[in-house]
Amino acid sequence: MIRVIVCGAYGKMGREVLRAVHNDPHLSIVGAVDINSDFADVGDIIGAGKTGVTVGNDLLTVINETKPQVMVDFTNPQSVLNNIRSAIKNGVCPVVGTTGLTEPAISEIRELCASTKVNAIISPNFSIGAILMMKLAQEAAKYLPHVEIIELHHDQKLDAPSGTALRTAELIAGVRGEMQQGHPDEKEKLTGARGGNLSGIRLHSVRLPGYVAHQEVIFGGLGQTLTIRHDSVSRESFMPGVVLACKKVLTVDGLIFGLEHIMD
Ligand SMILES: NC(=O)C1=CN([C@@H]2O[C@H](COP(=O)(O)OP(=O)(O)OC[C@H]3O[C@@H](n4cnc5c(N)ncnc54)[C@H](OP(=O)(O)O)[C@@H]3O)[C@@H](O)[C@H]2O)C=CC1
Ligand SMILES: O=C(O)C1=N[C@H](C(=O)O)C[C@H](O)C1
Repeated sequence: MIRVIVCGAYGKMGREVLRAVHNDPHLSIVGAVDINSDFADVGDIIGAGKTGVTVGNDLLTVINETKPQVMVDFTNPQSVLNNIRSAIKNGVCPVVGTTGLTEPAISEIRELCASTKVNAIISPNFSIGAILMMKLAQEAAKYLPHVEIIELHHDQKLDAPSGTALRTAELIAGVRGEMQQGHPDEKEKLTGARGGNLSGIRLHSVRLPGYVAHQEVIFGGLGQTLTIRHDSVSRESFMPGVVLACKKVLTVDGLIFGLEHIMD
């Protein structure tokens, strides 16, 4: 059994991860952390009866008391880097879905993993369909370099654009390079109307109740468009990826960025 703690346990993803880890025969929930902890029993949160594992409010205390091998983090961009540092420095392998980590932060984590020999897996998206969407988009961009991204999420999401949209744009830019799209003299009559700009790729963020996590990658060519769309209609979509990462993180080499690298 791999000993797992969940950081952000009361969150939308944290609750789902508690359930998925609890239900997996090879993983064991030994601890949980949330900033607003009321020290509830994890079993009460997921409707599984008493487990004897409670939600603490301090990561280092939970690590010291529960001796985990893996920390799953679904918190927020402000907290995630410190959580990762605390885990690695205490020999605990992070599995991270929280978005918003900057390039310098990722470099720091890579170096920390190398110097401590503690592994980590970070993925902006843990659903297989989103990983395929990104792979297919990279392929399509070789032939149809004009592309824009529309991501649609629930209205409680803190970051825009989504980590998935940013990653998709970076992967496409890696294939087709920097490129000016649209009319060179176009003018925004309303600030933001053309969306964010990454290497010339426009990213548009929709936030509405009713959505979970969705993305369209739209390619335009002569007399045609191609749309690659992925829909997470439930947060269960991320769980096979998270569970896989919890099992693989102990034996990968250093920091792995992207679920695609452990999916074979
Ligand atoms: N990689 C992937 O596949 C996916 C990634 N995500 C990402 O995961 C993150 C979380 O998403 P979601 O679950 O919807 O967000 P939520 O806001 O629902 O959950 C985050 C939880 O973490 C708590 N929290 C905040 N700071 C800390 C801290 N320092 N220690 C412990 N707990 C803390 C929050 O408390 P409080 O509310 O009081 O701040 C909240 O309970 C986001 O960055 C999102 O983009 C989401 C889905 C899939
Ligand atoms: O906040 C979310 O919900 C999600 N966040 C991740 C992101 O920013 O890409 C993954 C998924 O889109 C759901």
